[in-house]
Amino acid sequence: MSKPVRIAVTGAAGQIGYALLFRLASGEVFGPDQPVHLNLIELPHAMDALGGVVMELDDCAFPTLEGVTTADSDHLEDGFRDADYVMCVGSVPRKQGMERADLLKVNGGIFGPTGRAIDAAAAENVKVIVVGNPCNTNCLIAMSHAPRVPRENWFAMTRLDQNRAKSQLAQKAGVGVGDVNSLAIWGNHSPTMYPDFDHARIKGTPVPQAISDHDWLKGEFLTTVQQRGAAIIKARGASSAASAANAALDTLKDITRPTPEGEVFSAAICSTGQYGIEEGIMCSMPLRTDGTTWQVVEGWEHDEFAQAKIQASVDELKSERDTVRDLLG
Ligand SMILES: NC(=O)C1=CN([C@@H]2O[C@H](COP(=O)(O)OP(=O)(O)OC[C@H]3O[C@@H](n4cnc5c(N)ncnc54)[C@H](O)[C@@H]3O)[C@@H](O)[C@H]2O)C=CC1
Ligand SMILES: O=C([O-])CC(=O)C(=O)O
Repeated sequence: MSKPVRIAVTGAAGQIGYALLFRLASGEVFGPDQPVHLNLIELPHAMDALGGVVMELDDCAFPTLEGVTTADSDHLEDGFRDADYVMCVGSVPRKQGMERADLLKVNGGIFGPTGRAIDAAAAENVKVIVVGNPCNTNCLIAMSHAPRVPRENWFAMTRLDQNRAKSQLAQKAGVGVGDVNSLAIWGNHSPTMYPDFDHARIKGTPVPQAISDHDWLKGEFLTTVQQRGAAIIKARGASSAASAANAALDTLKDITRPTPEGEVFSAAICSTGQYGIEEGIMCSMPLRTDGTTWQVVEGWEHDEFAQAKIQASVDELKSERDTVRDLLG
């Protein structure tokens, strides 16, 4: 057996954590021959609950789970020690009537200490996926406190939005979700995000040709995807957890496996000015990887409608960044 891959998860006893850890431990992401070690981090008062989750992990007897380490958030460096991957889930979810940006004041403060501890203790080539909202700007805060960790190693999760958009397009076109490819999310994980239907394909055909109802594409489709998180909170009384955990696992797979031909994946990455997007903000874009190094897919052209939507989301990211200036390292 090879050396275990070490994955740290914050907020491990929460809703998303409970839907995430068992699949991570099962070998789903790194395969049946790759042992994994989980470093689980929680607030001090949630450590008993986390103990229960660890008992359940034991009781699954996963052959791929080499071990579990726990740490409370007063000992973050112990939690992130030698982690190859960090999944930052720990933070407060919004309630009905709130926007994700309303969480900046509540959650933003978590991510400075998180970044510093990752910088101090994680493995040399650690990759970090931020899930806790507002995830783009939380990721920016953590990254700014971790100068040792290359900027290319930071991702904020927009894969759930990609999955939601694919599913809506598949249902509208009456095809399987696997027939929809190349669907990218641009911008912020917020109601301004832009699911790029122009460059998506259904069975190889550009979506605007495969779906003739362009009013739906520019209207109901966009708002359904942009407001899906709020719709789930309204219906469930709690924010999406199983689908969020699924998307977090998809993101780990996206960044560690070569992207299939004709496909892209979405995550917010630190802009270096691609598509004229301001350098230094965490902006979702279409990505491809060989499993080691990722690139932004270049050369997509946007009409005025798409350009305005993307710009609005970029402007929102800039304004979130300005709001948290005093939290940046
Ligand atoms: N990016 C995305 O697509 C999505 C993001 N989210 C976000 O994920 C976050 C977590 O959601 P849930 O698991 O449903 O919430 P939850 O409240 O069920 O669990 C969060 C857990 O984090 C822990 N926690 C809080 N502060 C912490 C800290 N400083 N260190 C370690 N642990 C800490 C809490 O004790 C709790 O157990 C929320 O911010 C939510 O808005 C949720 C769905 C999708
Ligand atoms: O909407 C929320 O607050 C949770 C979330 O990010 C999502 O479901 O996309």
